[in-house]
Amino acid sequence: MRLELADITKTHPGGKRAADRVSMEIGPGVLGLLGPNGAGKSTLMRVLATVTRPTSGRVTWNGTDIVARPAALRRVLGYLPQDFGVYPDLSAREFLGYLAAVKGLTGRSARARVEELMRLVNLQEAGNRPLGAYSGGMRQRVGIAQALLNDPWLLIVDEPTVGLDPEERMRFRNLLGELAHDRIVILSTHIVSDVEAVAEDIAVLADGRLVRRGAPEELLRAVDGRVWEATVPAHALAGLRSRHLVGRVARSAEGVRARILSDAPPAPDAVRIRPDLEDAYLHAVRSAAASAAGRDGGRAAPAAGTLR
Ligand SMILES: Nc1ncnc2c1ncn2[C@@H]1O[C@H](COP(=O)(O)OP(=O)(O)OP(=O)(O)O)[C@@H](O)[C@H]1O
Repeated sequence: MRLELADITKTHPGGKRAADRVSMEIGPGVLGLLGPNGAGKSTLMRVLATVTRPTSGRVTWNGTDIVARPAALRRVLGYLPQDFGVYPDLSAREFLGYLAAVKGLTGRSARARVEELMRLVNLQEAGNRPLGAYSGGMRQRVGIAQALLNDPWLLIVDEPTVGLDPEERMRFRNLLGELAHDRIVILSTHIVSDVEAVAEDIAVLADGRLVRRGAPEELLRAVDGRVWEATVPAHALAGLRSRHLVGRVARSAEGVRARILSDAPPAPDAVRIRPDLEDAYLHAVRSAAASAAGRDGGRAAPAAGTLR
């Protein structure tokens, strides 16, 4: 199982280059595709799901060019798009039965597969209720079930945890982790904790470009020794942000405790701390923006930061 992207560029009508020469090789397991809103995640997912064609570049599935021959991938593909919609009056069983028929599964084997998936996503009990009455998390589970109807080798899920409560989110991530044992799962999100829990492989996209790729430990290494913590009075936070790249902040009785990315101590009482993946992600995105601004002659000025 191997999915390869070579120099994928997608320019939307109107000129927006949402994917900019993206190249990567993807094997079994969970690939977490992380990027801020508008980074081009959905565009890239749609190219991989053969919903849209790249402007240039090649995508191959086990050596077959899927831009020229999309059917080779579609047979083994499961896709949960970001804007997944359901028919509110159908029950989950009816809806999945209908989609099974669309995918060519009928009769007893279709019914058996639908029941198997209802069990997998834990919807057996609610399966006869209309989808319009489902919570966001339940609807996403139906979305995953429909993506698994054909037992795909490649499962693509685009921002699946948006709108889920913390418990639903955790359950959903665990399910994706289990599914990745013997297939490729590509999970796109802008929420670091979504990928932290399940992805052994992370790709960071920013402004259409692949700016980092590697195991979580590799991403963490890039910020090793460069993350600090300091507590400042609440009114000093804006000043700190103007001088440094500030990550997560937390209120405390003494003021605001802030994580700061900087090569040198950002404040006299700052303490060096162990980086986490959110620090590494912030660093990847901001340093990409800074070098893009450099290429741009400073026109697209980056947010403040002391990192190069
Ligand atoms: N069909 C389209 N026509 C024109 N521009 C588009 C189209 N689809 C996406 N874009 C633009 O391409 C860029 C990347 O969008 P995309 O949806 O791929 O990003 P994303 O990382 O998935 O972000 P989000 O999480 O907000 O969906 C954005 O600037 C977006 O406005």
